[in-house]
Amino acid sequence: MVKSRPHVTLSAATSIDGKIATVTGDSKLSSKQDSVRLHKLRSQVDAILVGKNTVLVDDPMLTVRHTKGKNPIRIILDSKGTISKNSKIIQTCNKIPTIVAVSHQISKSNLDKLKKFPIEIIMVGSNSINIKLLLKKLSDKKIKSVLVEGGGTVNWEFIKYDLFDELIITLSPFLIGGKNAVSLIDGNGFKKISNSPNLRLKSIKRLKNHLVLNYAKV
Ligand SMILES: NC(=O)C1=CN([C@@H]2O[C@H](COP(=O)(O)OP(=O)(O)OC[C@H]3O[C@@H](n4cnc5c(N)ncnc54)[C@H](OP(=O)(O)O)[C@@H]3O)[C@@H](O)[C@H]2O)C=CC1
Ligand SMILES: Nc1nc(O)c(N)c(N[C@@H]2O[C@H](COP(=O)(O)O)[C@@H](O)[C@H]2O)n1
Repeated sequence: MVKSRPHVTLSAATSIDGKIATVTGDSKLSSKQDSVRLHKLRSQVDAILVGKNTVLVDDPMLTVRHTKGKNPIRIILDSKGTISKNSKIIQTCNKIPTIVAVSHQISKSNLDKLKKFPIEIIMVGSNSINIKLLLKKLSDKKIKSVLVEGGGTVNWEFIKYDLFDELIITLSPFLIGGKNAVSLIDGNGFKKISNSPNLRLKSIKRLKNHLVLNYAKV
């Protein structure tokens, strides 16, 4: 029987005050050692998923470079299909399998533009992307594990709909502050602590001044 969704791990590096980027979008919080750890983790999953803003601000590669190993499939949540053709993701999509998830609100012209690239387009959801349905479709494609690498808006969606299994956070030795700086979890947030998922601390790894915290959902 095909599982209804892949194993989902949320991953991020935060400052001590829970920010994942400064107000200007500077997000380099991991150390070299932590990046090697992250890339090992990337090499062990079938797919990495990020939101549109992360692509816009970071212009990431989402590949395995700091260790040997296979590149996972890259998945971008981009309801309106606005990803830039100059982004590294699109520039390298002929070499690294890439999925752009869009919703039915995408315009015909944006859809036609996307179709020119060697990417897979998955349309799920009427307004925003229906993550539950997307995960079901990924499962049907034999994608068994997904590493969600942010940002704060996407993290909230996975937590709000209880669509994750694990959380791996690097607590980095920085204080960022700023009401408008992106937090690990943005969106509306829960109203009560009792609404929060219960988490069990599985391990703590110290990498000099960084702490890697691994939680499993109970
Ligand atoms: N330190 C770290 O570990 C990390 C830091 N970052 C930082 O986070 C920041 C970006 O985070 P943030 O601004 O919150 O944006 P996100 O990267 O979370 O992207 C959010 C956007 O994704 C699109 N989207 C489509 N479908 C969904 C859905 N179902 N749920 C949620 N989003 C959806 C939406 O745009 P649309 O409606 O147009 O589709 C939405 O506005 C950057 O500054 C980046 O540097 C990011 C990752 C890790
Ligand atoms: N774990 C972690 N630590 C940080 O310090 C980060 N800034 C991130 N960001 C995530 O990794 C993406 C960059 O990937 P590439 O190096 O370009 O392959 C970035 O877009 C975030 O998703 N993560």
